[in-house]
Amino acid sequence: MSLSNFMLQPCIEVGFFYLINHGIDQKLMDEVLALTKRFFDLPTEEKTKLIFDKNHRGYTPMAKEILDLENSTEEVSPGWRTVMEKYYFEVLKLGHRIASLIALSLELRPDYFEKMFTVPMVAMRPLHYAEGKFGSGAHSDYGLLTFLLTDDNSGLQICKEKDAKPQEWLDVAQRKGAFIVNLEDMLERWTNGLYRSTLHRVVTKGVDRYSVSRWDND
Ligand SMILES: O=C(O)CCC(=O)C(=O)O
Ligand SMILES: [Fe+2]
Repeated sequence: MSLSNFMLQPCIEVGFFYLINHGIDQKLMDEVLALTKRFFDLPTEEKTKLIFDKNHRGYTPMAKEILDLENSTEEVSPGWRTVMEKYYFEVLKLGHRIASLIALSLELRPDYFEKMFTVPMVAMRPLHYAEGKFGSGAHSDYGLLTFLLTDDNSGLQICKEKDAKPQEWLDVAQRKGAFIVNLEDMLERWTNGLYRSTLHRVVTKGVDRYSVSRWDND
């Protein structure tokens, strides 16, 4: 079975899949998570120097928006820009490859979605869920694809049938080295609901948890 056929079932049934053998170095993934943790461990006044700007880029104290790759954070977190930018561009490349597999799985040309990427809007979000305090409420993501890198702590849950009563929430186990990829609302619309953008949330489990999500909101 070809890789693109292999993707069909998870895309239709759940909208989430693990991505392994993706070619991104484990060392780089580990560095990204370590820098994320190091950043969030900084005193609040250091992080507040990078408070989010009008484009919602920068540090957000309470679970709102994103950290900025444009504003250098080199002085507060050594190696930040080099590692994060490398990671950003590698995952960007991966995003194009997965988008072309998705096109193939829909029996479209592999470059079918490329014309939609002329003005990409991509957000990379290092996230910190604090012990016993903050999770993320139920939501689906609104763009195209998310690539999620998490530390060893689980917490992500998905709900395959959002209208079911009661809702059933399934834990998504973390797999070392794998990305958790999920399809977003725009892709659900582009496929007339064939592919799923699944409701998900993060529950806190009494430990700090760090993850880095990267959205293609093209
Ligand atoms: O941190 C996670 O496991 C999920 C993050 C997420 O849902 C998001 O960034 O949209
Ligand atoms: Fe999400």
